[in-house]
Amino acid sequence: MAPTGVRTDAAPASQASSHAPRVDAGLAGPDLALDGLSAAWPGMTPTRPATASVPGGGVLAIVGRSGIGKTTLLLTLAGVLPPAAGTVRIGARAAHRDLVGHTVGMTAEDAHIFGTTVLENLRVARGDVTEAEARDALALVGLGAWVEGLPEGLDTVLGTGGNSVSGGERRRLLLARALLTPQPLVLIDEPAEHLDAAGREALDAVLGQLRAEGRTVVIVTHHLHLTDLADAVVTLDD
Ligand SMILES: Nc1ncnc2c1ncn2[C@@H]1O[C@H](COP(=O)(O)OP(=O)(O)OP(=O)(O)O)[C@@H](O)[C@H]1O
Repeated sequence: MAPTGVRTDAAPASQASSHAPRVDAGLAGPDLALDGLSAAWPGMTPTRPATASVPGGGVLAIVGRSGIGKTTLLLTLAGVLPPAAGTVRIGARAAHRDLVGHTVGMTAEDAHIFGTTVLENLRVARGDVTEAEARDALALVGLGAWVEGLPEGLDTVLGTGGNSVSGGERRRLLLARALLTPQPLVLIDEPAEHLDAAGREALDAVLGQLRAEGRTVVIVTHHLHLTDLADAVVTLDD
């Protein structure tokens, strides 16, 4: 791919959500700092160095055109890929794959909706998600009426008969899953894909909830208008 440039800007914090957030101080997120961070798969031209930071509880957005290296940078923040150059610090620690699972939770762009029940699909995030928590999360992402309309509610098996899931419903389910992850640093790849205007409100509500819980959030998107949801922005360009 072509060499990439990076620009970082401050952006206003998101507007308060219309939903009443449930505050959970136990999920307080770490400070996140990128210092000259560049990312690459083997054989890929590294992204240009990015320097940006958000304090614990902040939202960092990574934006840029398709194929520029946003997901690659996200995987480097997660510690799944080592930096091509520079550093990323999560609180006092360098990013490392060992942090995934207890500090870092990631919802991938192509995360799968399984051919099992709605509830089990949400328990991918955390095995002990209760029915009440599942209903709250589904309501927040705008799927409250949808799940109530399914033949067996939370126990409906998805992907069978008339219970197939549209692109927008899939994205909202993934947002609900992101909300239910137990980690204080939440990475979400392309959270707005397939979302209509109401879906964008759902995304605002999810980020509002994660903020209220004090979690640190990173979103990756090629929808440049989503930068207004962030406290800091890394813009990858050519
Ligand atoms: N597993 C992989 N191994 C090697 N190269 C990869 C791998 N995954 C992606 N790439 C390459 O890395 C480059 C950047 O891909 P990446 O997915 O990070 O871009 P992106 O900006 O997130 O794109 P999009 O917005 O389309 O999701 C691309 O050239 C892609 O082909």
